[in-house]
Amino acid sequence: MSNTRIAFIGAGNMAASLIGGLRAKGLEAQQIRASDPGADTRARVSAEHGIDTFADNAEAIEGVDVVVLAVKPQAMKAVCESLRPSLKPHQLVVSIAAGITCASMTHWLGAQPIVRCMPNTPALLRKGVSGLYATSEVTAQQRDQAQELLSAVGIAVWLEHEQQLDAVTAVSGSGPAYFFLLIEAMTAAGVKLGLPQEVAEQLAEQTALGAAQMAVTSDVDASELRRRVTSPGGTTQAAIESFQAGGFEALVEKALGAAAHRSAEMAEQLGK
Ligand SMILES: NC(=O)C1=CN([C@@H]2O[C@H](COP(=O)(O)OP(=O)(O)OC[C@H]3O[C@@H](n4cnc5c(N)ncnc54)[C@H](O)[C@@H]3O)[C@@H](O)[C@H]2O)C=CC1
Ligand SMILES: O=C(O)[C@@H]1CCC=N1
Repeated sequence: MSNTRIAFIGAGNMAASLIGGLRAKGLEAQQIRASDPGADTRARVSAEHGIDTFADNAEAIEGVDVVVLAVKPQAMKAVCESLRPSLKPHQLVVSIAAGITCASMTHWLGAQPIVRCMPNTPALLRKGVSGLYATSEVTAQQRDQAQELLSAVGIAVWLEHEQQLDAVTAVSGSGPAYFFLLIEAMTAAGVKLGLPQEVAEQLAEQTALGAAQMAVTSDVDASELRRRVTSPGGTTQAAIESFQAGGFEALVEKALGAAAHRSAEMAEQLGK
C-alpha cells in the first residue's frame, strides 16, 4: 500500500470511515482523493483528512491505482457510465455498494478488474468486518491492495462465490442495526421494569460491548458462553426460555433471509 493511490467516488459515511482508516494506517494525504457532488461533504473530508477533493468524478480518478465506488446503489449505474471513458484497464475498481453485481458493473464500466465488498459501519471505529469477492481479471497484487484497503478499518474475509455477498450483507452489513435494535428493546424493557432511561441505556450498551468482547476473545463458542451465564433454574434460563418460546431463532433466520433476499432483489432491479 506504500505507493498505492486511491480515489473515492462518493465521500459519504462509508468513504469517510475508509479514508480515516487508511490515514491512520499511514497512507499520505497525497495518496488519497475523493469526489462528491456535495460541496459541504467535500469540504468536510478535505478538512478532516487533508486530501484533495473534486466535484468531477473523472478528474478524481486520473493517475490512481484503485477507484473505490462508495455511492448509493441507486447511483451506481450513472456513476459507472460516467467513469467509463476515463478508466484505464489497469485501474482496480472496488465497489462497496449493496446489491450491485460484478456483471452489472462490467456491463456499465466495460472489462475492468473488480473487487466487490460489503463492509459495515463499525468501520468508523476500525472495528468493521467486510466480505470481499474478486473477479478473475483481478491480479494478486490488486487482491492485496483491496485486502489492505478494507483491513484498514477492521477484518477482511475473502469469499469464493459472489452470491455469498448477499449472506454477508444480511449477517454483518446490516448486522449492526440488529444489535442497535436489541439495545433499544432492552433499554425500553429496563425502563418498564423501573430503571431510569439513562441507567437502562448504559446497562444495555455496556452489556452488548462486554458480551461482544467476550465472544471475540474467548476460546469457547457463544453457546458455551451463554451456558456459563445460565444458572439452572435461574433468571437467565427464565429469559432464554421466554425468547425461545417466542420463536427467537426462527425470527432471526427469517429477518436475515429478508435482508439477503433484498440484496439479490436490488441486483435484479438496479442492475439493468
Ligand atoms: N451505511 C452502511 O451501513 C453501509 C453501506 N454500504 C454501501 O456503501 C455505499 C455508500 O453508503 P453511505 O456511505 O452510507 O452513503 P452516503 O449517502 O453517506 O454517501 C454516498 C455519497 O455519494 C455521493 N454521491 C451521490 N451521487 C454521486 C455521484 N454521481 N458521484 C459521486 N458521488 C456521489 C453523495 O453526495 C454522498 O456523499 C452504499 O452503496 C451502501 O450500499 C455498505 C455497507 C454498509
Ligand atoms: O441497508 C442497506 O441497504 C445498507 C447495506 C448494508 C447496510 N446498509
